[in-house]
Amino acid sequence: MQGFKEVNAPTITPPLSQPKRSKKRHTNLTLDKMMEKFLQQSMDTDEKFYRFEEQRLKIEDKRREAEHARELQMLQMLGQMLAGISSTVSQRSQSIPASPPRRANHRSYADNFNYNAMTATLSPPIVIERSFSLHRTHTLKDMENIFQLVRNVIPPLTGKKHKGQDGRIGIVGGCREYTGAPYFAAITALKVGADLSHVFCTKDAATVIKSYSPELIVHPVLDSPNAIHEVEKWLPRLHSVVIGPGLGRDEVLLENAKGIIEKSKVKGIPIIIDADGLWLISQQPSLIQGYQRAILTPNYMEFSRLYEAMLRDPVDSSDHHGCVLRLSQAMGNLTVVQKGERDLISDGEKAWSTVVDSLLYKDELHHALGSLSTMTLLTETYPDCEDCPLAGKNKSILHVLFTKHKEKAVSVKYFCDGHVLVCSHEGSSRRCGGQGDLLSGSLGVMAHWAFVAGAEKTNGQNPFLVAAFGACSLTRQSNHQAFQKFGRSMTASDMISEVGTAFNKLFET
Ligand SMILES: NC(=O)C1=CN([C@@H]2O[C@H](COP(=O)(O)OP(=O)(O)OC[C@H]3O[C@@H](n4cnc5c(N)ncnc54)[C@H](O)[C@@H]3O)[C@@H](O)[C@H]2O)[C@@H](O)CC1
Ligand SMILES: Nc1ncnc2c1ncn2[C@@H]1O[C@H](COP(=O)(O)OP(=O)(O)OP(=O)(O)O)[C@@H](O)[C@H]1O
Repeated sequence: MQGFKEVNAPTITPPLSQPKRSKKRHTNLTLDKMMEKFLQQSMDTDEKFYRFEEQRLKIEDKRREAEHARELQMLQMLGQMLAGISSTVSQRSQSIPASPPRRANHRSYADNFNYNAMTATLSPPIVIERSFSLHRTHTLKDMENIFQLVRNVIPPLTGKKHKGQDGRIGIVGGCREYTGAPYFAAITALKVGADLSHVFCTKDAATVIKSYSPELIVHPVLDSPNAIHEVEKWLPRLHSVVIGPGLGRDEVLLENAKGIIEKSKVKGIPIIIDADGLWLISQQPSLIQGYQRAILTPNYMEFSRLYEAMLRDPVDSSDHHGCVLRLSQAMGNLTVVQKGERDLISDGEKAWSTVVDSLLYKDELHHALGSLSTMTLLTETYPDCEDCPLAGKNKSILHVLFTKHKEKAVSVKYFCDGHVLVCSHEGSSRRCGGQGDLLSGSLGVMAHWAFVAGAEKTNGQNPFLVAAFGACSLTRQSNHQAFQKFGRSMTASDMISEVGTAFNKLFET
């Protein structure tokens, strides 16, 4: 697991165990010793945690490999069975007229088997439909379709616009400790194409952030007594707000962030919540629950915290898709982007399959599919997902629906409890801090673009899903390009330099 590399890295001998001491510090030996002891203990605890994490990850990797091998084996079995059926059926039904040609928009595991010979000879038809989410990863064509939706929402560059029209984004975060995170998010928003990028941070952080970049508008208000009001004044001029990069966990700052979220909700502004903003949400989920103009972008730790807070259960590491879906549903169908080796994106919506894959006889199909333990067979007709008695009850997102057509025929529909978009665009194995800030900054802009573009441009898809896919792929492409140049020494700043070319490569061609 690439994402854990920094956790697993061998512990560098900590300089803290042999601190350089000044003469003055010698005068206070007891305090010094206590400090050393305390630091040593805290390092030991850290080390234990990382060792435990490492073991846990190894076990998880092994389990995944075994699961994958089991699935492959089952599919091979299914293939063999269907090949057997195919030859029997062809012999039996030579006199039956050919069925009409089938659509084959999507590749599925079924494509590995030679259905064509048999489908040409069968009637009446048994139709297998399968869900988009059946894929472990999307096909190139599926990915291209989503990319096209992202392209659709990008506003054209014309000479007719005035400054600000293509996006005025606010970043709420930045304190004494963390000045990089809000900078990364805000500058990325500009590089993606926003016209103006505001940072609302503490007084301490403001001068530092300003010195990184004259392009950013920096408001040193987040720790002022009337912080909420100071930010509220700006809200009517903002198209979206990103809450959390470098916010920290100081109670006063979190309380102010809470007030800003509440004011933004009243104004209907799209809100992206990341980093310590997610910490706040895991303490008070009702703050954002049900506000469907919000997008949450948790990393592994943030996701676990939120999931446990909402579902009172640990994350089920054998069902990542299901977990993302359940968290989104529990939050009231907010868009959730779970960042990781593959970014999983969901708004908790239920989805049906639409693609016809093949035609088979009922009995043989029952027999063949019965060997796949992850599938559930229904023999009744259920017109839609809401009516299906299994929806929501089964932990697996995959079900199979049989619908009787005629005496010997059934249609078979695969469907899932919900729709999970997967962004597995190539990135790199480098996991330097700040990558998530690039994602939240670019999402701030894209959420605004997709939101104002309208349903026609997103083909009826939730605009925030389209925006999230766009921002994830852009972040990963920037990561990929920077890694090509700098390898292990790549940092978030190197990724920012790549945002422009990455954007062109993905969306302007
Ligand atoms: N230059 C900067 O100013 C930066 C500031 N940052 C800010 O730092 C603050 C704290 O963020 P953190 O992400 O450290 O806080 P968290 O408390 O969420 O993360 C805790 C720890 O979890 C570990 N972790 C992350 N992914 C993991 C995984 N997949 N498996 C196991 N462990 C994992 C991390 O190493 C981290 O030390 C936020 O405000 C954030 O915005 C970061 O954005 C990084 C850059
Ligand atoms: N293992 C991985 N392989 C490939 N890409 C990854 C991996 N983990 C994360 N990413 C990519 O990096 C981006 C940022 O995710 P990450 O988990 O680093 O966020 P984060 O921890 O919140 O970042 P930050 O350091 O800014 O707080 C994600 O959009 C994802 O595309």
